[in-house]
Amino acid sequence: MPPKRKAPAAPKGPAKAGRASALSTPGPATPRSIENSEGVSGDEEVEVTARELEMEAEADEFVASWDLSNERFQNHSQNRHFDSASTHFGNKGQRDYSFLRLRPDHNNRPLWIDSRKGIIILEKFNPAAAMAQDLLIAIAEPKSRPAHCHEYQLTPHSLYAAVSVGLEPQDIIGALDRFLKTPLPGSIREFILQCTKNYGKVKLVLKENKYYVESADEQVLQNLLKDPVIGPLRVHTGSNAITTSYAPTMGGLVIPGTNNAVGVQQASGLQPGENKAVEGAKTNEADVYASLNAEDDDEEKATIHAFEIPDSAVETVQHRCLKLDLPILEEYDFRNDYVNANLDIDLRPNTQIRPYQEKSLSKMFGNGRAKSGIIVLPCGAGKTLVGITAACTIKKGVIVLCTSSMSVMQWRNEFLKWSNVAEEDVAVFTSDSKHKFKGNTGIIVTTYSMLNTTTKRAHDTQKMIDFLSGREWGLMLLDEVHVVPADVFRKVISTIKSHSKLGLTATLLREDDKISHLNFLIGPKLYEANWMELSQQGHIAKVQCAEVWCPMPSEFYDEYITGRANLRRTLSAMNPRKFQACQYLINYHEARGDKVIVFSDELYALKTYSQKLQKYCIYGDTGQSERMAILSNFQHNPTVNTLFLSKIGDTSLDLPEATVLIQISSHFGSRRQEAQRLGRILRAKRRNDEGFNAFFYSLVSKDTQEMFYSSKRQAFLVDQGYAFKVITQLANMENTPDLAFADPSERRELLTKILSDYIAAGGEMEQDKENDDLFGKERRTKKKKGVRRTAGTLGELSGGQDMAYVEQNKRAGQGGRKAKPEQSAFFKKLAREKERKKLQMREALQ
Ligand SMILES: Nc1ncnc2c1ncn2[C@@H]1O[C@H](COP(=O)(O)OP(=O)(O)OP(=O)(O)O)[C@@H](O)[C@H]1O
Repeated sequence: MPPKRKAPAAPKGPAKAGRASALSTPGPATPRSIENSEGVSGDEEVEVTARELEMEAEADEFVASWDLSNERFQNHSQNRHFDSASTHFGNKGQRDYSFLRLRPDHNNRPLWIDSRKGIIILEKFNPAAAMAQDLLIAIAEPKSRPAHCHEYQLTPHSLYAAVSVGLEPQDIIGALDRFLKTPLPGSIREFILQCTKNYGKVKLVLKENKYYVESADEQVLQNLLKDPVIGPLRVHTGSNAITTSYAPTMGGLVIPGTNNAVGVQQASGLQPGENKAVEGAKTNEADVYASLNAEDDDEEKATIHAFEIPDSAVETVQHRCLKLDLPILEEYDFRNDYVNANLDIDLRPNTQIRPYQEKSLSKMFGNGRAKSGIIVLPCGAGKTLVGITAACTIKKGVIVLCTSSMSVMQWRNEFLKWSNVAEEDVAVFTSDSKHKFKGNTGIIVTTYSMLNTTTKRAHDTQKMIDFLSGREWGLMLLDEVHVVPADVFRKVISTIKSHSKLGLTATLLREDDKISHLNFLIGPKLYEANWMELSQQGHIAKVQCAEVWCPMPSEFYDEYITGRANLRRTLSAMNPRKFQACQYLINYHEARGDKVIVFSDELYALKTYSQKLQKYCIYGDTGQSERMAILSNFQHNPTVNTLFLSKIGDTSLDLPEATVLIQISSHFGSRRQEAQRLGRILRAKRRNDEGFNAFFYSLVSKDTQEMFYSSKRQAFLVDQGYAFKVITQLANMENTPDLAFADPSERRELLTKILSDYIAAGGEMEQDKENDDLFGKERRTKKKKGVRRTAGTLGELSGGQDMAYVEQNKRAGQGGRKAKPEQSAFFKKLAREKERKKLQMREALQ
């Protein structure tokens, strides 16, 4: 039975006072994830299997990383009491949480905690939920945020991020304890203290172009100075004192586009008149609010101790501090940087940034300095403006790194649109354009690949890179930060010297294990917005998601069962019932006045569908001017309402007219691709129209691998609170006029054509060579036949292969073409074998 996704049912109300027995706590009182992650069978488990395996692994890691586990389990077993129900929860009662005592006023408190895994469940319907949510976003990783219950996890990284935005361990413990329905378990308290003990203790600050290692704790610095590596690196400035060599500038900073000094509202999330929770919890919440916001004041009063280190020693000190378990946080005191030229840039007077954009920036500038880190906002929520506002706050040289030449142009245009920066101060560095800005400082927008070329560079490219690496930048903006491999970052970061780094992304997820690298290479996650909240507030569109099951006619299914993987993919996409569903949905939505984008990774299907339905289509080989013309028609011509797109439109495509998305073929189980494709309709212009909904249909051939991948792909969006409805039958589809492949003979004809095209293509249907750079330089216009071999990983199969990897593979392929090695006897034999099989198939068909 294929997985079926839906949002959890509405809670039946909080548990009664007393023991938190799993039996006595219906709905949210029995956290779904806790039960499931431990193997409770049934429908629920089937629904979230992939997610749960992931959580299980994380939980194991969490427990494994914990050296207090023995004590924890001892406490647990001492306090545990078994009753007749305990045995129902298996594993010697380890799933029985009844040993946690509920507080008498637990109804007023919105949080449950799993003392063994650090998983926190938030009751979204609780009056105090908004306050608790702000705390959780600051201290824990959001795992799943459907409508009624949210799931977070405490991890060392999330606690690191909490400390980096100024929270003290005792603030975290105190606030968490106040929101919990049960007293804070000792194990969690220990874990928080353990993880936060050293984070944020040491900072690296650049002031008046000198690097200082800074700490509020004198003893920590004294210990560092005794270290055989760091000690000798200290720059002696006459006296040996390490007490305040300067007064840090705090507070009073106003982020452009807002009326507030940063930090004033940063952790509150409170809107005027918003319900401040139930009576009983009021005082406590006020304290929490105060403690979350008190960071600026506290820091202002603290005495800062610092010693200077030379520029050349920065990396050594960073590395050594990490080894000493004292990760060093990077902060840029830009208001006291008198060495680097100021950039004349401000937001245009009519620009008003949105509350969540302000909130994310207040995390970055919370203490009047720029902290490096990552901001996560949904697709279409305005990450570009967040980056631009950060640049307008720092007002120093900015370097922006994007994933494609299209994004480069978009970033430049957005800088000019939202800010008053002079046109000549924003330069672009791509393979086509290598301009510098005119003045002392400015903005350079470029791509990761421009800075990461390993082959010999052209003279002007090398000159430009020398220019970029020869100066200090105030801010490095890293767009789509999740797609870039760690080694590319290392290369970029070591080439370009920048005082602060801001990573921007919508989907901080990778199917490989590299996501944690970003924390150390860029900085902690500073803020992550909630997709559902933004859509309820009208900042992004509300979307109805549906998975449409399309049965395969038996003759297609016979071929599917016996066919090889490539043929199966093509047959799944070319399933005539899927074609009919697509035709029906296009007709239906065009008649409603919608504009429809149809996505297909399978190029053969893309071309066949668009030709048969007589719609425009854009893929890698479509010429630049043709692309622009088609897109312009789609936007402005009322007769062009549907556009077929290959994966090149996954990102970088800003078409606010599009309101419906149909996906006929996709990249295996890539959660990122699913979210990015959804992002194309989240920015729908009509999103604030009364009762407006955008539609996202994923057409899936029934009983094929597409069904497995489909549920995997949806996992991220389901965690953001999207519900995928399964449609097994489209009402009245048979009545569609001119429904394609309605006749069995037409379907047989289609199958014969697919099979013969497949054989003619040597068992390898043509793939779109270009990735998601819709407007990039025209590349590979020649049709390339044959198999392209690249190193494969498990991550690729599960969607982990990203654009940056593909670019690398492409280069590897190009390198191979230059010096084509002579074919060995083995490959000659393989080719002969292949030829023989082809002939056999042809004969079988005749
Ligand atoms: N504060 C704001 N006021 C008005 N419009 C805004 C604001 N912030 C963003 N927008 C608009 O929202 C749209 C989406 O912004 P943007 O392209 O930066 O999104 P994004 O988060 O980068 O999306 P993606 O991840 O899909 O690239 C743009 O048209 C932008 O002009």
